Amino acid sequence: MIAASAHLGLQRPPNHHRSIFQPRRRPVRCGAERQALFSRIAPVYDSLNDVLSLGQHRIWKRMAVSWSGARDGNNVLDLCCGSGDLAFLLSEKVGPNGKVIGLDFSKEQLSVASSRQHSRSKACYNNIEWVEGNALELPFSDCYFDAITMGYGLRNVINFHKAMEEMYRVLKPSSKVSILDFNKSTDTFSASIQEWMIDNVVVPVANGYGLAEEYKYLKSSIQDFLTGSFFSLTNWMELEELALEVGFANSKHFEIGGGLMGNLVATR
Ligand SMILES: C/C(=C\Cc1cc(O)c2ccccc2c1O)CCC[C@H](C)CCC[C@H](C)CCCC(C)C
Ligand SMILES: C[S@@+](CC[C@H](N)C(=O)[O-])C[C@H]1O[C@@H](n2cnc3c(N)ncnc32)[C@H](O)[C@@H]1O
Repeated sequence: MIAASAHLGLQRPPNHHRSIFQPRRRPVRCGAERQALFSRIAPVYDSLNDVLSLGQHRIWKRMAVSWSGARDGNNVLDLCCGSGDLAFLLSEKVGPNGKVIGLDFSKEQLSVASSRQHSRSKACYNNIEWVEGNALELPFSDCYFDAITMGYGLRNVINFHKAMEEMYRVLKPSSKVSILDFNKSTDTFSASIQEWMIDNVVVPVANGYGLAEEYKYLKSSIQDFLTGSFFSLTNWMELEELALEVGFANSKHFEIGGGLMGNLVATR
């Protein structure tokens, strides 16, 4: 593991930057608190994802990797890699002639990723390198990667705009970023199903591991996130628009998993 010290023509109110990029309806955990949260859940994170999603998260992650356009021999980045699910899928896509970097700011998550890498026998996994670093200050030069994935990461960073800018900076022209996350639905029915699941399934299950507070954070983080593409009065900047704002040539948000999840694909 390597440690890194590392326009749209829409009318907006004058102070739009604060309200758009990080709505502040409730106290938001700072970066260090989030880092500690992800380190606490690291030992059970993978098993809980399998149980809570009934294995569906594996399908969503495959879709995200496929949308990234990563190909044989590519040099790719998995941001907020956690225990490495997307990095392992990317590794198979780019093969032994390619290179995968998995970056995360939680040592504990990276340590799970690294032990999973060593316990798997596939030779292609030798092409993965784990980097401890901050998604808001990437330790890579401009135009370095052929593709970027980010699974359940963007919603958890403290500055969505800065994270998108960094992804844009390190991507090569014509390359893609694929960002999988919970879908913040504009449909009140879908949003209430999602909230019901978190309150009545996710949190009670996590409570069995002493992690209720950590998983309650899911609900507030989705409320503070951006919708996919629908423009509403409460969210001036949505995901598709955010990507265009930082310079991506095009962006498209797809709802998946019955609308519970979303995937933003943006091309530089
Ligand atoms: C993939 C899942 C969770 C990832 C995850 C992301 C975060 O940001 C966290 C932050 C803090 C703590 C934990 C996490 C975290 O685990 C699991 C998602 C489970 C869904 C909430 C429930 C899915 C229910 C259904 C069984 C899926 C059915 C799909 C069907 C196609 C409609
Ligand atoms: C919900 S997990 C997702 C892990 C993995 N990508 C997956 O799909 O299973 C979110 C991850 O983002 C990482 N993270 C959050 N903010 C970060 C930041 N600013 N820089 C680097 N990693 C960050 C956390 O440490 C955590 O491992």
